[in-house]
Amino acid sequence: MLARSLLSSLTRSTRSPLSVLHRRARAIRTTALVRAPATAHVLKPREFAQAPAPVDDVEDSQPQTDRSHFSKLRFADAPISENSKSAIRHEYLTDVQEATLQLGLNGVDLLVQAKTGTGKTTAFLLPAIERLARGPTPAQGNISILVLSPTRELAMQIHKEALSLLTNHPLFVQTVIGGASMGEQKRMLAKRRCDILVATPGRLLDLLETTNLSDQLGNLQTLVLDEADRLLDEGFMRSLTSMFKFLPDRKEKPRQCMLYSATLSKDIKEIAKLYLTPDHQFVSTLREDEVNTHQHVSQSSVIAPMDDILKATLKVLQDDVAEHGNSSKAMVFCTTAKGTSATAQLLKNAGYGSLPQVFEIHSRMTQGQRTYVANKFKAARSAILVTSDVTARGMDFPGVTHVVQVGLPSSSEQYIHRLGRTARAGKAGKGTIILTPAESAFLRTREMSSIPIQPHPTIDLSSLPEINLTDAIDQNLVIQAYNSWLGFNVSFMKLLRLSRSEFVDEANRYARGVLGWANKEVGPPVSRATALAVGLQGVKGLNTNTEEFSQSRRSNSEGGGEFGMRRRSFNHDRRSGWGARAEGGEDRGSFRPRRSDDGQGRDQRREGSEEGGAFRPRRRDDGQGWSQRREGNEEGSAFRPRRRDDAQGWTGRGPRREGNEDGGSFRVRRQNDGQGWSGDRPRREDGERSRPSSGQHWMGRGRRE
Ligand SMILES: Nc1ncnc2c1ncn2[C@@H]1O[C@H](COP(=O)(O)OP(=O)(O)OP(=O)(O)O)[C@@H](O)[C@H]1O
Repeated sequence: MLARSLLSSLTRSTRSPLSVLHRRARAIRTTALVRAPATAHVLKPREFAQAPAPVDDVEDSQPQTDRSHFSKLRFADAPISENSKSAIRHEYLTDVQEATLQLGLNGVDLLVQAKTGTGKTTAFLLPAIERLARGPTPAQGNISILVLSPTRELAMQIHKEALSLLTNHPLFVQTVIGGASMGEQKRMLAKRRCDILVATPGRLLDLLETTNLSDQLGNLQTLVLDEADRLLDEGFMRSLTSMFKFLPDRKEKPRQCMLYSATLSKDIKEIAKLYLTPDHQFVSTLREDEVNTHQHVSQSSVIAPMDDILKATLKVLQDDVAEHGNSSKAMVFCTTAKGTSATAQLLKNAGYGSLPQVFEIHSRMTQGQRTYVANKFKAARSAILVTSDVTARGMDFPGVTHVVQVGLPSSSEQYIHRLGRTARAGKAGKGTIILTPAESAFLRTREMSSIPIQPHPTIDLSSLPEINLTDAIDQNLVIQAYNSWLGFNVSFMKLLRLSRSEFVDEANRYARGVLGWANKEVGPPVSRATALAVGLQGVKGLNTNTEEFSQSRRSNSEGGGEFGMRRRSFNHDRRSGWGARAEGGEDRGSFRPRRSDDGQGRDQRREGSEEGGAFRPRRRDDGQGWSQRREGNEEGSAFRPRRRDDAQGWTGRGPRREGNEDGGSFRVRRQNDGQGWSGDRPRREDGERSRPSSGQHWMGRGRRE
């Protein structure tokens, strides 16, 4: 509290931004960093010779250290068929598997919350398969189980798990996801048996609209929403709503609906009720007072000045290698696709010889590249995956020893899901979040304050050579990553307690200190449209040199090579979709600020953003906390959460409805605490209220596909 009020008083002060930042840095407990003497040698960029290659097909060799999420029930004793038993390679059910098995077998609707990595996939697949297997085998052409996943990689992983559970059943699974050939998917659905369909929402809707898939779903028995809170969030709401129109009416053809996630906020639970029968069961394996992260995962925070962020990241990764040797396997989460690509390039150079092989994955890569990298990392005994949020949820990479989060996660939920990539199925793991002093405000938000994150012990940077950033990274990528950083972080300006000029200073420190932008006079260029979109036009220190910016985009689109520098054409954009444009760049003139890169391309784009300016960032409207503040436009009334006004979907705009279909009684729960819709736009430097920067006013200009 003291730090908070100190920060707010500092922000209100009229001192120069620099002195405010320095004072603020002192007021916040930063991680002690021991630096190298001035004579440290300079690491020259060089051809990147790969560190030890990953070992393919390595089983997860980490021992289980925590059995608190396992039940005492053996699969051998569970009320399931021999066909299923003989396919399962685990001995005991996890607690969520035990808690939901009988209910699932009874066909009850379920809303389930259980911690990350506790076996939710088997928990929903097994009863669904068993129920199906107990009846007469459906005629070919009927899809009995539909599983929706927010991401393509997760859909493929669920497919694999289903395949394994079906080993001894005469049932088949198919998967339809964006980024893969729709023609091939149509052919396979028409030709081959498909009892379980795993799908991402956008592609499913495409197929429903263009084929007779809805007929195949006419006898749907079970519908599962994995990562339900993500699927029920506004980004997916539109395609989910449209998709439901293709499914048979539940009153005529009853079906079971199961919603699973590790994180279910109060609001999401309310929304979820609209998809569930009134007698549905809510199952949570979390005790009421329990923190939603694993107790056996040590979590720490490194608070370091921007200039040291990269070095601190490098050192944390090196320490993991020192601790785990050739079993060290880390994931480094960054916020935007371009930022991910830049960080990967920098770590490859700076970590040369001291880190295992560095992979990168984000939405700017083709699906083929993403799948290749995901498989490589899965199979690797020791490697580093620098990743955007495309892998934050659900992905089960065996043996991850350390999750490192660099910069702000988009929400406390996202922090939990990212951290959940380690310490799965009772294994050990570690999490470190690396933030600047300004960003450390995230840790003091209400949602985060209950999560046991300890200050990281002193980090000794003295063994690190100076990193010659400028030569280590393509300068066009720096420009793109800088623009993405602005787009993503602008929504956090208020939380960070930064004025607009302080924010631009911070962005320029990121450009120079983290990305190695060489020009000391001006920061990397942004276009005027971007500056306007993020509400930073005319702010001192922002380089709105349109020509310079366009040049960088041209060079970028001509570049090939690295995954992160994919050549972009209109067709590419169509395929890569929203996710590919989500980082705050200006592709096709439709800048979209403030989305972390969990974009799955078309899947998300069609639901959220470009259809007549309908995209509205998610926001809870009671103005209480981090997750509410992060998504909204903080500058006045530019958006309204879309409300749901029937059992099926969201329409129109307006305050979020609290209840369900019981007579349309809307309750506006917001508090006018200065976070929200009723004004309180940040003042411009000249004292005028700024224009809404992320509202429909420019949102609507995006191309509709
Ligand atoms: N009963 C079990 N015993 C041991 N391991 C299990 C069991 N059930 C599942 N697992 C393994 O646990 C790991 C995590 O499972 P899964 O991916 O289903 O977790 P999850 O709860 O869905 O995680 P997330 O919340 O991240 O999506 C997988 O490697 C899976 O094979």
